[in-house]
Amino acid sequence: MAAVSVSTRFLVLLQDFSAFRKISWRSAAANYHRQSRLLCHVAKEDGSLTLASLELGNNSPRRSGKSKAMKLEGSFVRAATNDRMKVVKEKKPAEIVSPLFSAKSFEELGLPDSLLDSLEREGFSVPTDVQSAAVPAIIKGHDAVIQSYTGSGKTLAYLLPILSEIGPLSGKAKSGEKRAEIQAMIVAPSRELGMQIVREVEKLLGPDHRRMVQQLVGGANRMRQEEALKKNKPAIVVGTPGRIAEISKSGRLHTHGCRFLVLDEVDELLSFNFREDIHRIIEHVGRRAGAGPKGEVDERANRQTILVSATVPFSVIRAAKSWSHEPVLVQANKVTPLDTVQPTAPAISLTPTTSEADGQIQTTIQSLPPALKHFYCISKHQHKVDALRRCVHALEAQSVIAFMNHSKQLKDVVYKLEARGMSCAELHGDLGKLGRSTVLKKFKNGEVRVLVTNELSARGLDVAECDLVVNLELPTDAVHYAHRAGRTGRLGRKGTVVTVCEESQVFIVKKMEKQLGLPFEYCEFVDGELVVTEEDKAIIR
Ligand SMILES: Nc1ncnc2c1ncn2[C@@H]1O[C@H](COP(=O)(O)OP(=O)(O)OP(=O)(O)O)[C@@H](O)[C@H]1O
Repeated sequence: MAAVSVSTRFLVLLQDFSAFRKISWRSAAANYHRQSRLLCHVAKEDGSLTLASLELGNNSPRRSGKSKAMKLEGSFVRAATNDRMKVVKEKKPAEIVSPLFSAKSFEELGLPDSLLDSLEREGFSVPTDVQSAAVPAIIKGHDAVIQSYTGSGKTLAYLLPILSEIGPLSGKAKSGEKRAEIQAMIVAPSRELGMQIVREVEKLLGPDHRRMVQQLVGGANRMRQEEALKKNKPAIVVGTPGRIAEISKSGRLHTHGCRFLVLDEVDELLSFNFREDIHRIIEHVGRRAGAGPKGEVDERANRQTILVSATVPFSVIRAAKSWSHEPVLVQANKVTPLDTVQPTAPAISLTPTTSEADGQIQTTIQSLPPALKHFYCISKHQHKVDALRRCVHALEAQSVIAFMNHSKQLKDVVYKLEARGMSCAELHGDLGKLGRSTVLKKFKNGEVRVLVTNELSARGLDVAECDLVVNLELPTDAVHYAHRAGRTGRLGRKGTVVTVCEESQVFIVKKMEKQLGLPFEYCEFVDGELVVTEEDKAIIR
């Protein structure tokens, strides 16, 4: 009897998942959270049912011995033949398979009532792990480095404590009070990510207070942005480093009184391309010239600095130590003072053991959503687009991001796919702002099935429905692989990553596989299905 009721609950849970796209997916996520707690509770009662037993845990494919059958779990069903495994895909929408929601509620995080109302209105019912760890730490006034895997909700992890301190939802602004200068600045490496963050802030602020946030991204009309700054006096600005630095130099951006500075995708922002602009931002935001007792420049910034990324190399830790005051490291559900992190700490090797690269690789492992499956296949250069097309059909993927390294080749791929009747579009930096946002909109609403793009889309892009990422060309390293891969499997959903490489590149794939500590299954596309074979045989053939 108990078994029947447990499986009935499990079916209800699955039905909720299948209806995921039709109803609000956020309320489904909350439902999932509640029901997974219920299932855990049931498990404790009869001692037999666990999330893992329901295949809701980490579904990473595991490799068995060379001659033995390889086992794939989750949405892939195996059907053995003599020397190869046939993998038949079940038709299901992207499901949440990996629990990443916290045991705490938003109420327990110390957020003001109006912000809680906003969260409820927007359908955010339960915080994710990283949110429940980061929010109280930042509200307490800590500077923070937030590191958690792609799609785990890092944006709200820093937005919620900011909105609980400044602006209309904080409950701290007195009516009729003259609005001060900008109080929070959020910097992101691309226009798309900047705009995405603006939309997240606008959603929480609601229609009456949308003007409290202003975007300062490149590619848009600068004069108009400057006018909006003057007219609306926003409390929060979100922008790209170049445009922020440009307006700051013109004297039209008053950020000396800024209380929060966020660098989202901080490891990218520390790269050579952005160095000068970021330096200016760090030097000006939240620092009042002449604030010292003798009129000298204030030594310590009067702001909270929050650095965020799925990949945190040692250079970020060094930067955090020099820019911040007693910073903490927030990882998933854990908060550690940055200074106390030991070189040999198993969770994250922040202090390089043999080389700085080690520290980077350690964090890369934690940057990947646990529910992702990783495959690779071999193709001659001239047949890669065909491999992509067959891969999309075999997995019946509905929302696909295909990555290449150079924007010039994207058009060619788009032509070839279109010629075969597949709806696709290219997205790269050479397109104008309008062109880029139109393509993204079409991809998000399902008009475009395959988005062919370059590194521009590897970071931050949040399309919940994306169920497949294909590397048509190899990423430069494991960190880039992780960010590309993270465009699928968002917020604990299922996702598949297929890397199409040439035979001479297999050793690079193997190296990334080793660095990431994850199995990449060798696969082929046969009779409209994804087939996993033993790679040694395939390569020798
Ligand atoms: N508590 C929550 N409940 C439901 N949905 C959430 C919650 N928190 C965030 N989300 C949604 O999850 C998605 C992923 O969040 P977000 O983009 O912040 O992830 P991320 O960790 O910053 O990823 P990346 O590293 O790729 O930038 C977004 O669509 C966001 O609105």
